[in-house]
Amino acid sequence: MSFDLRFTKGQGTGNDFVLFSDPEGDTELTPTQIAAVCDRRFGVGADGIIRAVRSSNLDDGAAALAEDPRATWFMDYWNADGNVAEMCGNGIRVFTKYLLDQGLAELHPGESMAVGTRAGVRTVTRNGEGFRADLGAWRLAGGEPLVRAKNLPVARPGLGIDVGNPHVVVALADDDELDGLDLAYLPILDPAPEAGANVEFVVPAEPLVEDGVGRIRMRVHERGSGETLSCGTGAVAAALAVRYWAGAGAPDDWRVQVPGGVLGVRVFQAEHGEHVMLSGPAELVFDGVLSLA
Ligand SMILES: N[C@@H](CCC[C@H](N)C(=O)O)C(=O)O
Repeated sequence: MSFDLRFTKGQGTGNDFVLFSDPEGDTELTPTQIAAVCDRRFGVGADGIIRAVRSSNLDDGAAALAEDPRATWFMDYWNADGNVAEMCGNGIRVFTKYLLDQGLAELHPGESMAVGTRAGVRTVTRNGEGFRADLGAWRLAGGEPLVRAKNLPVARPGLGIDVGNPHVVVALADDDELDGLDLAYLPILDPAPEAGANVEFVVPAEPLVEDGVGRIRMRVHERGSGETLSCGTGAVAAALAVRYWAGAGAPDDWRVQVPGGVLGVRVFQAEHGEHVMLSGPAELVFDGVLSLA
């Protein structure tokens, strides 16, 4: 039996998503259907799928509501390969824009919106034309695996960082090395984290800090999606790694250039410790209807 799926295509710095609304939580797509929708030749094409579900209608949503009763909507995120992910930094801005566009939520200037995710509740506020999301606390995690990638002459040490989902950040020597990588091939991590990882390759700009803002370039191979034009949580992990390597006196504000645009990262003191904020654009591109088997 087939059914029609009404969707909206959205993107943030070129990280693109298929979004659909399922308030009651009765349209869970199978991994095969997700991979088919995300296929760039046979489907709509996207780096991931985001289902908007009322938190009260999902098990993970109940945890979100317990954490913050304002989190009435849950961002149910799936990678293009049909596997679930805990968090998506570009996705949460596009998700917010989608809820507003569909009339499912309101967000007045100066207010914030709480969104349920598998990594916990995250709050989003308007930021000029785009949005900024408080991605909460971060931590060093996943050790320092050796990373091999196609066209990288020798393995390099990476730094494991968890921002709700897993990342490994690798510093490269210069722009030529970054541009020469072939990220169509999966980078190999040794040891390999059990749950996999998104792998970010970074190069500092010259100078690294300008007007108090740290500046880096980044490319990413996303777990479950391959090379993408941007990864929001990846940009956060990359800025945190370079800030960590730079040591005392490193800035709290970072500008991360990715192939699809520029993202802002800010480390700040929140009520219960250090948090990290991600800012950037969010756009809805088109609506469509897909017949799914
Ligand atoms: N593109 C996202 C991250 C999406 C999930 C990631 N691929 C994972 O598996 O953790 C972002 O903008 O953060």
